[in-house]
Amino acid sequence: MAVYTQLGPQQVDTLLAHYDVGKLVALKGIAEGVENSNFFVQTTQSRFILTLYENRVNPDDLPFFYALLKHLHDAGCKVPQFITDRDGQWLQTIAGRPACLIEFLDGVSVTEPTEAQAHSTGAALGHMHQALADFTLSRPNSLGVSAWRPLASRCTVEGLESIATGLSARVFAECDYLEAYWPTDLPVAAIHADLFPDNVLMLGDNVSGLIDFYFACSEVRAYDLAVTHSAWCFSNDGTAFDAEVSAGLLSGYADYLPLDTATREALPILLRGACLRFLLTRCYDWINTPANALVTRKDPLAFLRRLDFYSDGRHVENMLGHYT
Ligand SMILES: Nc1ncnc2c1ncn2[C@@H]1O[C@H](COP(=O)(O)OP(=O)(O)O)[C@@H](O)[C@H]1O
Ligand SMILES: N[C@@H](CCOP(=O)(O)O)C(=O)O
Repeated sequence: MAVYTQLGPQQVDTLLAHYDVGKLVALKGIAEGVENSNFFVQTTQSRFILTLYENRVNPDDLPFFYALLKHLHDAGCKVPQFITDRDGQWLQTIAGRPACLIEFLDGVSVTEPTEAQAHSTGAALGHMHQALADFTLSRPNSLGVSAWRPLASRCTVEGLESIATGLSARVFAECDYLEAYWPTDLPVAAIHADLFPDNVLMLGDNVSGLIDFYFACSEVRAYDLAVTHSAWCFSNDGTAFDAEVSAGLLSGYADYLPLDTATREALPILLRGACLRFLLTRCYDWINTPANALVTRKDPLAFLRRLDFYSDGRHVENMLGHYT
């Protein structure tokens, strides 16, 4: 569930009075998501998402997210717009929280993507990366390679071992490896950094929206492809790799940005990095979220299994064979 702050219609009416968007007709908390409180808002004119930023989003980062989405929208990417009120303000306060009214995009997120849907997602990612080539704002990645060892330490050896025997040694060995080989010569740009299937809206085989940019940051651009690949190309538990979905995703991306030699050479490391990032954040949440909390904890081992897969160089070679 992701409604941490409750809102009544009166509060939303008062907020909407600042906008030219009509009167409130329906208000509903949205169960999906983990970071913020999200509400579906229907007015006499249109539909919106009302997001209240909870503790995991730093309000100081909101201007970066606003500018990023505006830049992408202006470049023709399918991303939601922050709505401005009559005074040109897009950031409000409601129930003591920073809040934004956001364009509602049609579509549903898929749980078992097809090759065609993966192709459309790869293309949307490539289009986004192309559009961000001239985006000048930056935001450090607080979950980048230098953050993984401290995060592993915060999980503690006992915590990691409580999830799986031997996990602690594996995680620290992976930190050693990735710190030594992380690429430093690839283009760095603004990236989404969390393009899981639940953050892509689809209508049929086509992407209708990319949402949830709250991990967006400046990073090695191809790392975004690695994150998306790791999220899309396996069964949810990470036991089964889907070669067709992988081929679809990579070819959609390559329609916009070529998988050049430097990118292909770095991908095995970037893919392992993506797995370690989600393995660690899930471990941290697993250890620190009470089992009876309202938020559902995600399985860390689903990303250890993906890490095992990518650590076998032959798998990545096969995946990229077509592009060499
Ligand atoms: N602009 C949007 N248009 C349509 N639905 C949206 C939009 N933004 C969010 N949602 C819905 O709200 C859910 C949670 O949003 P998300 O940004 O992923 O939350 P969180 O940041 O808490 O993870 C999404 O899964 C989607 O169903
Ligand atoms: N995608 C991450 C968790 C972040 O959740 P989101 O709802 O903000 O996308 C994971 O699967 O570990």
